[in-house]
Amino acid sequence: MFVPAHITGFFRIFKDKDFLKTGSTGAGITLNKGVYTTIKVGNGNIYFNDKKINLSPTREVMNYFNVGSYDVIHSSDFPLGSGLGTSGSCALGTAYEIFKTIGIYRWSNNYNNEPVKAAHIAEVKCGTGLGDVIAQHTKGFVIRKSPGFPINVEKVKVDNNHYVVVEILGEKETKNIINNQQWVEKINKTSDKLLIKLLKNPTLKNFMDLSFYFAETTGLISDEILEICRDLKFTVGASQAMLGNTLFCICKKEDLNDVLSILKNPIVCKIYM
Ligand SMILES: Nc1ncnc2c1ncn2[C@@H]1O[C@H](COP(=O)(O)OP(=O)(O)O)[C@@H](O)[C@H]1O
Ligand SMILES: CC(C)(COP(=O)(O)O)[C@@H](O)C(=O)O
Repeated sequence: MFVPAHITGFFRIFKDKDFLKTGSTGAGITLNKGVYTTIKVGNGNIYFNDKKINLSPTREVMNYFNVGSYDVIHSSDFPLGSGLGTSGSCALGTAYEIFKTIGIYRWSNNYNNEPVKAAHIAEVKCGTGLGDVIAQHTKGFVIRKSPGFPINVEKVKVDNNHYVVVEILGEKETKNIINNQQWVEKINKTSDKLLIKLLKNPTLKNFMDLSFYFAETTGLISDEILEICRDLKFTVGASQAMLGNTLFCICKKEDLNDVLSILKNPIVCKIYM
C-alpha cells in the first residue's frame, strides 16, 4: 500500500478529549513520493527502510487492531522527522494493510473510514500529527475546514504541470511543537484568518503566499530556509514544510532548472492526486 507524503503549509491546532475531534485545520499538498507499507505474519516487529525500529504511530495502529502477530515493513522515500507526514504515511499504510488482511468482517457493523480513524488516533496519541492522515486519505491540494472527524475538506482542482521541489535540511520532532502551549498559541493566533483567505481564493499561489506568511510570522521558519525562499521568488512560491526543517517550492516546468541550480540536494516531486 502506497500512502503519499503530505506537506502542510499552514495549520491551526484543535485539542479535544476525544481523539477523533482533535486535529487541525489548514492546507497542504500530497506528493507522488511517500511510504510503501506491507505486512506479513511475524512477531510484531516494525521495519523502516530495512531498520527494525519501534515507530510509535505504527505500533499504536497495530494495538488498535489488536494484531500482534504481524510484522510491518515500511519503505519510505523520505526520512522520519522531515515535516513530510512520513509518520502519517506509516500509520495510514499500516491501518489499510491490516484492515485488508484481517478483512472487514470484524468491523462490518461499524465500518466507516475505520483505517483512517485508526491512523488519525495513532498520530494524535503519539503527537506526530494532527491533520496529515486526513489529507493523505483525501490526496491532492487539500484544504481542511474542520479538525478530525467527521471529515470536512475541500479538494482543490490543480493542473498537472506544477513541480514540488523539496530540500530536507535536518530533522524536527513534531511533538516538541504541538505539545508546547506557547507554540500552540502562536500558531493559532497566526493562522486564525488564513483558512478563510485561502477558501476565498483557493489557488496554489495564494496557498504558498499564506504558507510563507505563516512560517515567517510564527517564527517557525529557519533563517537558512528564509534565505533560500527569497532566492526562489520567481516561482509559484517557497516556504518551510510544517513541521520540519525542510524547504518546499512549487514551480512551473519552465522554472524547474533554475530552481535546481539554487538548491543543493533537491528532490523533485509532483502533486499526487
Ligand atoms: N529511529 C527511530 N526509532 C523509533 N522512532 C523514531 C526513530 N526516528 C524517528 N522516530 C519517530 O518518528 C516519528 C516522526 O514523526 P514526526 O516528528 O511527526 O515526523 P514526520 O514529519 O516525518 O511525520 C516521531 O515519533 C519520532 O520519535
Ligand atoms: C503540521 C502537522 C501538525 C505535523 O506534520 P508533520 O510534521 O509532517 O507530521 C500536521 O499533522 C498537520 O496537522 O497539518
